[in-house]
Amino acid sequence: MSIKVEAICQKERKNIMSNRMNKYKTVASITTELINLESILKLPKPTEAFMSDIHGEFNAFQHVVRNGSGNVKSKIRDCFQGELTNETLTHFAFLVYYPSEQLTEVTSSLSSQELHQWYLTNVQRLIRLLGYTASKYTRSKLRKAINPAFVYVTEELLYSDNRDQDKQAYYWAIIENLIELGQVDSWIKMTCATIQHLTVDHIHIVGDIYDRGPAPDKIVDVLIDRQSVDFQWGNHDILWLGGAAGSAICICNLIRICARYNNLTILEDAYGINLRHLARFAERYYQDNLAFRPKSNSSNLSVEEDEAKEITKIHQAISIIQFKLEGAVLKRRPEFNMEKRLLLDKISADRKYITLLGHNYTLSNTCFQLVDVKNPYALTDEEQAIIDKLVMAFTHSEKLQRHMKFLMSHGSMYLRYNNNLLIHGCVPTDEQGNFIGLILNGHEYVGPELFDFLEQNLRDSYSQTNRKDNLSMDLLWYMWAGPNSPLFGKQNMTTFERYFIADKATHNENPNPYYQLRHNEKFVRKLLGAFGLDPDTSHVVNGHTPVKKGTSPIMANKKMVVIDGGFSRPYQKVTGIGGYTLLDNSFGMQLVTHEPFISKVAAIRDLTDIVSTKRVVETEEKRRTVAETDMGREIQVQIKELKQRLQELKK
Ligand SMILES: O=P(O)(O)OC[C@H]1O[C@](O)(COP(=O)(O)O)[C@@H](O)[C@@H]1O
Ligand SMILES: [Mn+2]
Repeated sequence: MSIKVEAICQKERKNIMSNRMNKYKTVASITTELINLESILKLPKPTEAFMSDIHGEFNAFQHVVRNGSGNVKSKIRDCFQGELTNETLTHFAFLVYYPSEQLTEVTSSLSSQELHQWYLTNVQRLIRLLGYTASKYTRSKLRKAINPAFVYVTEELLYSDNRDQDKQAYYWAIIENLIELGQVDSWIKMTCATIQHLTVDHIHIVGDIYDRGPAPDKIVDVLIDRQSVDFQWGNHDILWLGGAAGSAICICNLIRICARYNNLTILEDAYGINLRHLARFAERYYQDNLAFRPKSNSSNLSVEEDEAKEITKIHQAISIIQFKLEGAVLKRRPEFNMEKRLLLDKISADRKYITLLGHNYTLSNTCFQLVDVKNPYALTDEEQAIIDKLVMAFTHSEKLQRHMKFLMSHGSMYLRYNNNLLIHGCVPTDEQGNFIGLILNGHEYVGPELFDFLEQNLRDSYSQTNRKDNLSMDLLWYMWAGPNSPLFGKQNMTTFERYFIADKATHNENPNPYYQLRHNEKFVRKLLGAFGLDPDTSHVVNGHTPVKKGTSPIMANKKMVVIDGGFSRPYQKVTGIGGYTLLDNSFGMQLVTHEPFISKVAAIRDLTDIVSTKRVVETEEKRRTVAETDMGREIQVQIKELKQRLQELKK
């Protein structure tokens, strides 16, 4: 089995390690480093958080990230045992989550004397909490987590014991100076961010940041700021990566979804992609159509009637272009095995029926005025011009390119990390659990090799300058909607049927047998083994399929955890909750259930964490240390090398 693509974080770690190794050439320096590394191995394993299917729900996401999925409050409770009333504890926790908002509140509501006292109390508490959250890390790691402008002040406060009589005056003088020099607010904001970062050391996003919700761009901005992050791309993320790589089909699909969920502003305002031409064109050729009306989005802004009509027309225009472009790929790629998705040529000349597998279905909500009966997949000149402009805009949007570059550099099709296998969708199989995939040029890509192959093609199409309709580009769309795509995991994407055919039987997308098999421990063990992990100690973490109300997200004797709990609002009626975060820390694995997030204003007003329950997935018999992590294993290799070097020097 060849696993070609290792995640960026692992590569980065190795680079850092080997650069560091070159520094140790003397007995003294090697000895110091050996002591340092041996003691790092003994530290508790840092906390990882796993989230998936956030689908643009920035406010819910940032709330959970800021409160460390409830962990920040637990840390405060442990740090200040018995010292704070529940009310004070909650207020202090909200200062850590939302320092800017809390500072605005206190500066406007307290008298200057009260405010001074508030600063003295809270700076001191923050220092204690920072010290407590940092106790798991080396001093050097903590230093890197502190804003450079405040390293000196923070370290002086942290390491000078304010109970020591001699140091007391010094300690308080630093705080008084921070206040007097007008720096205390900045220091508080920085320290709260550091506490948040240290509480959850690493974030895994198991796919689907994009589509349906209003602010995926802001989620990416937060993650860029965190840096210690990885992504396993989801099918929706592929549309945006594909769009940035210049895939016209991906662009159509994502604009269609933005129109459907009333989110076109993401394109125009966040990414500076001008939709004027598309809007004017849609206005000329399309009318109102109930099936293409935008859904209300999560910010619950009701759309003005004129705007709703405009979006409805754009929605139809882009859908028709999408169906035409998809038809062209289906024809040139018989190896994708998707001929049954060729639908425009099955529409009757009077546009009233469609014939699918010998059945005639009535068409409703039709908008086929630009579909030529004789040549249904041909774009009109105007449609072609619009697509060309859109491709140009997507490939030249500075912010989109920056965001997608981050998703590329920190992302992969799957990830093996500290004994867990992270995959957004599935590993396609047949009914018997044999891996299936794509046959291209006589070679069948299945299992890990299918993932590696698709990833390589994504990277190729992303980096190539002459963007053509080549195989790599076509595979991007396959990753979104192909029957054996690990990211889609279903036989048919029935977008056309959902818009135009009332008979619900045609809407069935037929999930891959994997989704039944993943309940079975034997199958999951086989999967882990195939991806190079030890089935006895590892787990699979999946996203993509919302866990239905009354169904357990923990399957296969705890070997499989599905964490799509419905951050995406339209799916909360299916899941009955507001989302999950899986935490993996030195004590084991816990699944945190979140209540639906109403709004940031409501969360701050009602001081709610949106954490309802914590379910234990796995408890460790003895607290896990860095030695038992991937990083620990690399450190052990390094220790071995350093010891060898030391022996040679001593000879
Ligand atoms: O909920 P919508 O907007 O109708 O979209 C449904 C489509 O989304 C999909 O579920 C894919 O999106 P997910 O990855 O979020 O499941 C398709 O299978 C389906 O055709
Ligand atoms: Mn998905």
